[in-house]
Amino acid sequence: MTDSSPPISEVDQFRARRLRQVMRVVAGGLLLAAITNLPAGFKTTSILLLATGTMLYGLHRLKQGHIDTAAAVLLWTLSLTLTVIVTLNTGLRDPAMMGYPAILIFAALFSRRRQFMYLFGFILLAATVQAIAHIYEWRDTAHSRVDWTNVFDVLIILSIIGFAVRFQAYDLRRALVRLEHENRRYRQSEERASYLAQYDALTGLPNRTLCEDRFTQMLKRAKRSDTKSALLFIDLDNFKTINDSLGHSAGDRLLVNVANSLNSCLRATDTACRFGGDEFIVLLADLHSAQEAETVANKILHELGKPIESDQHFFETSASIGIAMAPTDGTDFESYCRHADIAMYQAKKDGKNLYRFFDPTMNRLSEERFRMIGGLRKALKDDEFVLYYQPKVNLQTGRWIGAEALLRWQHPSEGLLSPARFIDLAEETGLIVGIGQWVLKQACHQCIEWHKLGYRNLQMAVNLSPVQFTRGNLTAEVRQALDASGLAGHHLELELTESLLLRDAENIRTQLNELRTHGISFSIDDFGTGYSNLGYLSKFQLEALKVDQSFVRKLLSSKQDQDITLAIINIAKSLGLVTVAEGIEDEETLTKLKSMGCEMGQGYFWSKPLPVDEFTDMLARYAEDATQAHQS
Ligand SMILES: Nc1nc2c(ncn2[C@@H]2O[C@H](COP(=O)(O)O[C@H]3[C@@H](O)[C@H](n4cnc5c(=O)[nH]c(N)nc54)O[C@@H]3COP(=O)(O)O)[C@@H](O)[C@H]2O)c(=O)[nH]1
Repeated sequence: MTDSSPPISEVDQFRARRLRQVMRVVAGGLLLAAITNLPAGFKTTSILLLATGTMLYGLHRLKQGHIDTAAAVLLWTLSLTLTVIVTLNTGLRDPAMMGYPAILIFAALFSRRRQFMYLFGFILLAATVQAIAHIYEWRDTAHSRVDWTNVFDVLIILSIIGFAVRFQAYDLRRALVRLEHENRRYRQSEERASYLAQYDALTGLPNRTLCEDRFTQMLKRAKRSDTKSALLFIDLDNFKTINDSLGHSAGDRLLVNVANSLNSCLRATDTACRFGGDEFIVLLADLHSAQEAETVANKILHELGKPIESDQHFFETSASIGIAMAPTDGTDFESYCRHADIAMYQAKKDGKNLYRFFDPTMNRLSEERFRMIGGLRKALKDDEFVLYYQPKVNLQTGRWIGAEALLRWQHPSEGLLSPARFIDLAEETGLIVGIGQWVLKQACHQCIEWHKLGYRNLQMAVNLSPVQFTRGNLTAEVRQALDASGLAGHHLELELTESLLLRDAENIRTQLNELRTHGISFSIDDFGTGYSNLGYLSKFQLEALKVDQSFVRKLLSSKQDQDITLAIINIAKSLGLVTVAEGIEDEETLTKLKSMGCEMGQGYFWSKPLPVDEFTDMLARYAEDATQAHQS
């Protein structure tokens, strides 16, 4: 007999509960039978009392958690008692024989398979022995004749009952096990859901919801104890670059690291929370002065500034922190967060890797941001954007082979704004998708206009933001722009950022391949300024690398920038790509670049970006000059 360890599963708990009820009823029944059998004789009563005692022992074992032992006690006690009573009474014809099917039902419900088979065998054997005792007249059979047909009938009935119940019980048990499994899974997902409702899955830090709750509690405690508290809004300075260039897993590791570093700077009464993305909030309780918050902010900046190792690479990060002090800098969680966020923006503006306390005058900065966002929406609706064009030149022949479309905002009150003033905000808010769509349409349309004027091979280059790949439906938008203007795809070049190709490479590659089927070409803008990863250059089919103007500008004065430029030209050559130098402003730089093997260029040397009419005039003048030069 194998004994189970104390019940664990729900199915076993259910079995134990039912077994206890059955054993109690059986024990009561046996006791009652012992009393009623007293007049019939002492022997039967003693047997029934002994069985009652054994049943109580079984109940005791069950209480200790030994379900299988208790089941065995129940079943064997009943089987043996019944067999003895049947033998003492009239044998096979005794009414007590009816107890065997009941025992088989109990066995099917409460015992394991092997136990059931033993018991079933024992009952068949007991019935057979009783039958033989009748047939061979080992006992007085005057009133009950039995032949082999009766014996087989009894055995068949017992077998049918036994197995039918066993199968039913087996199915029931399986259904219960499945149900229990489902229940467990449901409970686990419920627990996970309630965990995720309060904690961040990646870092394990309290999330925004729990943060708000803790903040509210902290304010109440501070009010009672007349102390100060602080809400620190922390934003990593270069998370996007690390995430884009080293991949999302490195980004995730960085966030976990930040979470650990924050916790290491805090006391038990303080809380570090993840607000979302690379934003964290720290709640400092029981402060006596703003200086204490300053000390913690310094500690955090120091801790986060330590280099982090990932896949045998070290990378460094830093953070900007905005601090809102309670009870002065807000009224509720929302306003404290907003004010700490504004202070954090100020820290970024002042050079990053800094902390700044909220100051009501900073509100103006945030209002300015809101005004800009509203202005950008209106600009798109009211057609306030314009495109300027800058020529792209073949350095060897001097021919103008194309134009780069550069966005400007004709602001109603502030005049012409450069993209540096609004592109970041447009990307942050996703407005760049609509703006980019407008740029594509406009640039394609303008290119075809110039083709119509006779500049048939002119190519148009358009800058794309990574956001257009992730938030918009870029391939459809480009197709629309080409279809609407009638421009052939091979006249369109899309300028991509380095960081784009380091993102979700597969998704980007699919979109680029789709665009390539229309004949569109691609170049990498500002090459050399990001995490220039040569791996992606061969992974994506590209046509050109644009050397960033920061290298070109110092080409003649800095040996290092000259070396970098030469390296980029050589990399491009070895990969079969064209090199375009940006920001050429003088003849010396042009000559140097030509001697280094750079094929194309752009810059003030030829022209600043111009509005469409001026660019068209320039094209005409350039064409005239070119014809005259050809004739002479
Ligand atoms: N997603 C989009 N981004 C765009 C779009 N239009 C522009 N931009 C991005 O803004 C960045 C700044 O553009 P801009 O102020 O127009 O500056 C360009 C040129 O004016 C400037 N340039 C060119 N030659 C010279 C030079 O000789 N000297 C000098 N000091 N500056 C020069 O360089 C910028 C060239 O841009 P790019 O070739 O793209 O690097 C710009 O970098 C774009 O990323 C847009 O429609 N969508």
